[in-house]
Amino acid sequence: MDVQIEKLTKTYGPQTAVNNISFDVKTGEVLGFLGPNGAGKSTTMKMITGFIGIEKGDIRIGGKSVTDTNGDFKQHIGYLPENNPLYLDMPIMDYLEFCASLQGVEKAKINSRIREMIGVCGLDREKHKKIGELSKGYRQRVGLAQAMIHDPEILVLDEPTTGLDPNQIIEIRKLIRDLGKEKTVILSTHILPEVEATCDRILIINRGNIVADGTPETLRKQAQGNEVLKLQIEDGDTGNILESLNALDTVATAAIIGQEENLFEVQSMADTSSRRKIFDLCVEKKWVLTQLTPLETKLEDIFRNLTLN
Ligand SMILES: Nc1ncnc2c1ncn2[C@@H]1O[C@H](COP(=O)(O)OP(=O)(O)OP(=O)(O)O)[C@@H](O)[C@H]1O
Repeated sequence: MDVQIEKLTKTYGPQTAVNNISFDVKTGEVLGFLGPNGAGKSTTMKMITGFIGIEKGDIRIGGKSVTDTNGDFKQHIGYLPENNPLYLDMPIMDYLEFCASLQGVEKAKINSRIREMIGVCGLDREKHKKIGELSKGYRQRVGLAQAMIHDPEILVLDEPTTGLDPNQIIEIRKLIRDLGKEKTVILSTHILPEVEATCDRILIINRGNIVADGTPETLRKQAQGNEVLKLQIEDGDTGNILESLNALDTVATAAIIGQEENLFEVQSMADTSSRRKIFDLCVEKKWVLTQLTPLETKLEDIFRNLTLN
């Protein structure tokens, strides 16, 4: 089920938390929502899930404006809110049963759904405890279980892996990827490797504005511009190698970055690649090319450049 966000705005007093943003998320897509603290991620997620009202703009769920649906759209959405508010006095099983009936799961299916979620979220060992007796990571697992209990078509997860141990992080990321094949998933996170591990697409938001939208690969390409290669060439004189590299017609600059190990960094001219020419040069000169690595701009650098203002 597709989600379309159209010119969405939310202000708190004099502050614009979300500023006229538009984007679509399609079925079978996992969208990672990134941004520094206070950027507007949770506010946007709260509007998508109907947790807070829309001030300006519109949200379409499966093509229908949420303002036309009397709140019916909420049955299609599973939501893990930030801070994961839970009823601490309730036993896990009762809480999940309560969530399932609130979400309209058929009575006959409630027990099997609960069992499934207990398994998927790794809650088996703790399932007879009250929520208030659980550690932080287990409370997060209960939050995830309640978000998925009604098998919604759209999942909105605000920092889903917060507080989880490394084993569970890997399992939950895999689960999100699997769910994302058939469902529409929007997740926010501050963990950049998480985005690469789980998301098809990244949206970076800063001060309420979208500052980047694309796959990790496209964002890298946009930020990177020209090809940059790290080389190690053995069996040749460092000065000679540098001169020959600089003489290649695709090379903009070549520099020595490790004199003793014969390490070089080569930047190519715009829209060209020097890889093949470097390889041919080494063959011609009988030099041994022991390393040729494209240097990618890190997602961290892209994020910092776009959000440091
Ligand atoms: N109920 C509220 N009343 C007043 N201001 C609010 C309210 N909720 C959010 N804000 C403000 O709106 C801005 C966006 O907040 P939001 O929680 O959406 O950010 P976020 O991107 O989720 O941040 P974080 O990564 O820290 O969770 C912040 O400046 C915040 O202080």
